[in-house]
Amino acid sequence: MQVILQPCPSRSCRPCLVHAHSHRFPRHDLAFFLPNKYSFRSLRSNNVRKVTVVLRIEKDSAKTDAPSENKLGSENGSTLKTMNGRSVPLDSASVDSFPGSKSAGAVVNVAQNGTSIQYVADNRSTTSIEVDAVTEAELKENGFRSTRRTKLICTIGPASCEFHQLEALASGGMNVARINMCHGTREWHREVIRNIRKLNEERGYAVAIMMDTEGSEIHMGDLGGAPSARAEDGEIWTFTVRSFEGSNPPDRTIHVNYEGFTEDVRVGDELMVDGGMVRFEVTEKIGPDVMCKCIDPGLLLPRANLTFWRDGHVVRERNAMLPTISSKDWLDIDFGISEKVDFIAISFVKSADVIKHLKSYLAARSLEGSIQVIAKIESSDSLKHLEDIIRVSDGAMVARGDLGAQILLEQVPSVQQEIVNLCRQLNKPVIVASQLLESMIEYPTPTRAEVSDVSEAVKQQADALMLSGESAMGLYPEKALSVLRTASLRIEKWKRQSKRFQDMQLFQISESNMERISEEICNSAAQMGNSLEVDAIFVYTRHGDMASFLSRCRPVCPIFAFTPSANVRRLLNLRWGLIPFRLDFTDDMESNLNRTFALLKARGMVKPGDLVIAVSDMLQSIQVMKIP
Ligand SMILES: Nc1ncnc2c1ncn2[C@@H]1O[C@H](COP(=O)(O)OP(=O)(O)O)[C@@H](O)[C@H]1O
Ligand SMILES: C=C(OP(=O)(O)O)C(=O)O
Ligand SMILES: [K+]
Ligand SMILES: [Mg+2]
Repeated sequence: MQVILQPCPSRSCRPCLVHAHSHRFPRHDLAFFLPNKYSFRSLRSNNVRKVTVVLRIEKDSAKTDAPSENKLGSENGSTLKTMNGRSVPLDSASVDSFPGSKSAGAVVNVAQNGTSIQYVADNRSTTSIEVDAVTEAELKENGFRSTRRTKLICTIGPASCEFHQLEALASGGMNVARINMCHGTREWHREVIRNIRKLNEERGYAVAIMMDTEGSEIHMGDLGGAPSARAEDGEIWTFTVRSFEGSNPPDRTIHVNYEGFTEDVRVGDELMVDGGMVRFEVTEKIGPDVMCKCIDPGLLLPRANLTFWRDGHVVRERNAMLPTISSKDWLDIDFGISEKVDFIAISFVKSADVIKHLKSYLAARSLEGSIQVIAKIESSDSLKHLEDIIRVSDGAMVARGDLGAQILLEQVPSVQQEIVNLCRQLNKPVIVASQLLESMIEYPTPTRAEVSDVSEAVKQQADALMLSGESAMGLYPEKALSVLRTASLRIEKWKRQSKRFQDMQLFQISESNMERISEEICNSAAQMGNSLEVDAIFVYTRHGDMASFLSRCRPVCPIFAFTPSANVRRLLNLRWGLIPFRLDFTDDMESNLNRTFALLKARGMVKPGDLVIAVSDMLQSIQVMKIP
């Protein structure tokens, strides 16, 4: 691999920052030049093995278009000019693999005598601290007050599945990647999961993986492989339960996956595709075929969802009897377990029982806690049992796409707010999903209304926002993510500056005494943090419980969550305001704190004088301290 170093073209970077380019990094990789050590540290490539460093030596401007290139080793006496004017002689060629390559904070030392380049890898088990490269860069550049609190999820599809596309999303702030088992083969999903794991291992990210089940609501077939089909006003289409077994269905014929469809539907019913993107009226039933007249023309997409409405209500008779987790879903869940996904999102949850069932299935495999179950609130049934469902789940998703097809559209915003508030009360992470930036599937800029919708979810302090088609199959996945990121940052900052953090009265949720102590410590720590205006709250957490209590309080400052578990670190990535670090710590808080301060100071992530509050689930205390 080749890395080209050049002074950072961005004025916002510190003088010691250089940008490294290479064919393996399609975009910029930040490298920190450490002038006193004549070394650089790549922020992204924690797992670089063989490196040939190519220097672009520039006179004094960072903007030279065609800088000269010197290959290390081939030309003795090359120098790297840092932006603060120092010249460093270099003439070594390559770097061998180094032990502990998984460690973050690998340092490439470029010896001043020009004879060697060597990696100095941090000792992972005892002295290293792992945080993702984007967060680290953000902390260094902007200080921790301005780190993003709202987490971002991208659905991965054909527009985002390649390694370099996933990497671009990770560096653009993707905290969780979602794979939707409605689409694609298991092999396809396996490849995506492996690419994300590779990204995490090689580049130091902690992108969590969420697998979303298909569920067994009614949907259309796959249009015989066509990407879409257009239905025009007045056209008669046939919806049928006949199977076409690999052959293409005739023109204007759509397969429906639900056996009971022809029996349940009645002449005069309204058939809604994708929550109303296209609408038909049922005109006639002939055996397995239902003839329908198009009354709202539009584009039909493969496997689009179908709902049918009668007298202003969605009809749920037999489809309510379909199992929430179908036999295909169970196979997908087994696949998710074997691929060690972090979250399983269950579509069309109707009651708490199905979540309990899945959780006991996971528990029997000793996976409870390490795979978290997210209940998707997207059916009118789920609203009737909302609190019960959320109580037994590890989190919830406001899945507005299907929800908007099952309840009146104008009810969706208030239902969203209620679910977000309820999840916060019950200390469960909540995701706002679907159509946040729908127009960006086709256009490079969002509509004003979409930005307002995103901002509203951020104001509600949802834990996470999710992209669907925008990142899965749209033309501008990275731009859409960047809109989410910048809009979140802007609204969060505005809310802090205008002190609009309305204090929701949180009721006590802990059941055991021990838990109650933790909850109270976190409530008090968050409150103290706000009134003392501390720079950050540090939490040392083995299972993430203390960290989630803190996140629930939505404090003004960010929360640094230190955990020895890589799995917990990924899970915490879904929670509002948490910056998860992987760190091995002991029961001795004094030494944990000193070590953390030293490690963070060395990496420029905190500075002496920063005021922090520290809590842990070992000491059950609150400490307020200035970083020495
Ligand atoms: N794994 C995949 N393979 C192919 N296409 C996908 C995949 N995931 C998502 N898509 C495309 O992106 C669109 C939006 O994704 P999503 O919202 O997750 O699905 P849906 O539209 O079925 O609810 C899908 O309709 C589909 O066209
Ligand atoms: C997120 C949703 O589910 P899916 O994309 O799987 O239909 C939704 O319906 O909003
Ligand atoms: K799904
Ligand atoms: Mg849905």
